[in-house]
Amino acid sequence: MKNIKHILICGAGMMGKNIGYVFASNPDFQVGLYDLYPTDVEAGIRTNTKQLLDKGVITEQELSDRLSRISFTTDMDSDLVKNADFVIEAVFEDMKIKRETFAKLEARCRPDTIFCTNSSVMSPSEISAELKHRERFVGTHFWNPGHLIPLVEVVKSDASSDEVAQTVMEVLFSVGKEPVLCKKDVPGFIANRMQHALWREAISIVERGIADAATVDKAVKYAFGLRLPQLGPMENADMVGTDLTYNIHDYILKDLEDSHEPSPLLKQLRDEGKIGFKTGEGFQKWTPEQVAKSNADLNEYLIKMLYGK
Ligand SMILES: NC(=O)c1ccc[n+]([C@@H]2O[C@H](COP(=O)([O-])OP(=O)(O)OC[C@H]3O[C@@H](n4cnc5c(N)ncnc54)[C@H](O)[C@@H]3O)[C@@H](O)[C@H]2O)c1
Repeated sequence: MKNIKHILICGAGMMGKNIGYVFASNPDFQVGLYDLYPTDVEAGIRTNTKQLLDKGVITEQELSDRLSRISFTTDMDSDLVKNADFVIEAVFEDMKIKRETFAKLEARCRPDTIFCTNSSVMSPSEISAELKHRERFVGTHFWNPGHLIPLVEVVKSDASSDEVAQTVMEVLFSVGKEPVLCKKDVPGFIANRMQHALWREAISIVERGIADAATVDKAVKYAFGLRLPQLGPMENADMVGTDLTYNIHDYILKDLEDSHEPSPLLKQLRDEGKIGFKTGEGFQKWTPEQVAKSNADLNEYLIKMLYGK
């Protein structure tokens, strides 16, 4: 941790800019962003953090201070790359591009520079498979919006060292994140496995005609969704008792959705071009006003939950 000062974010898109903003919260860090294409990093960060500024979560001075610690380059041979102590890759979600990016980084960075990938779904073992120093590579899965959601899943590959994983956890903690260690490189890591187990059942409830989509969401929002930020499923199982949990599972699990394929309804919607907010219809119909409101309400809610503003 003490040797980490120069952070490099590779890929300055939506996630990269937000991750850069997060790292610049630590005054000990100098943050470089690298991208193939020129992009206005300051304008992007200012847009993404406007609500935080408007609500007084950060001041203009704090934002300017963070921005002053961030530099941008399109030059892979820049000192921002060569001097990096800690790299987070956030380029396109494409295995070939990610592997090529790390091969270029390995040719330019020190052998002990820590390498992290922000891939949402791709295996860190697979992304790092062709690197020489695989022990210094882990996944760091930030959640969108990256400047607000505290969780970062630190995912060990089949070759990551414990020491590197621990250092990455400490660095993330130092910039205000809540890192969790995923000890095995499995699809979906920790949180998406649970999230998509829930989505599979939710879609199945709609598909089986048990309830419509809006009702499914209401059942979540006004019941267990309310207590989830305070009470996770493992603590909840102990609270009600493992004996009761056993009895419930013994009765109900045989009826829950256990398909290993995406649902036919999901496929049908996709094939009909009903892909959700982007086309105005998915499981439900959406006007442009409803789409804008949903996006704005989410950030409002997160800021209230996290900062009380
Ligand atoms: N969008 C999300 O909700 C989300 C959440 C968590 C993780 N992620 C992951 O973060 C990564 C980035 O996602 P995003 O949503 O920011 O994408 P994005 O398209 O907004 O940004 C990707 C950036 O990478 C740049 N890029 C592409 N190829 C490059 C290369 N070879 N070298 C340097 N830069 C290159 C692009 O120019 C672009 O600016 C992906 O791996 C994605 O899975 C995304």
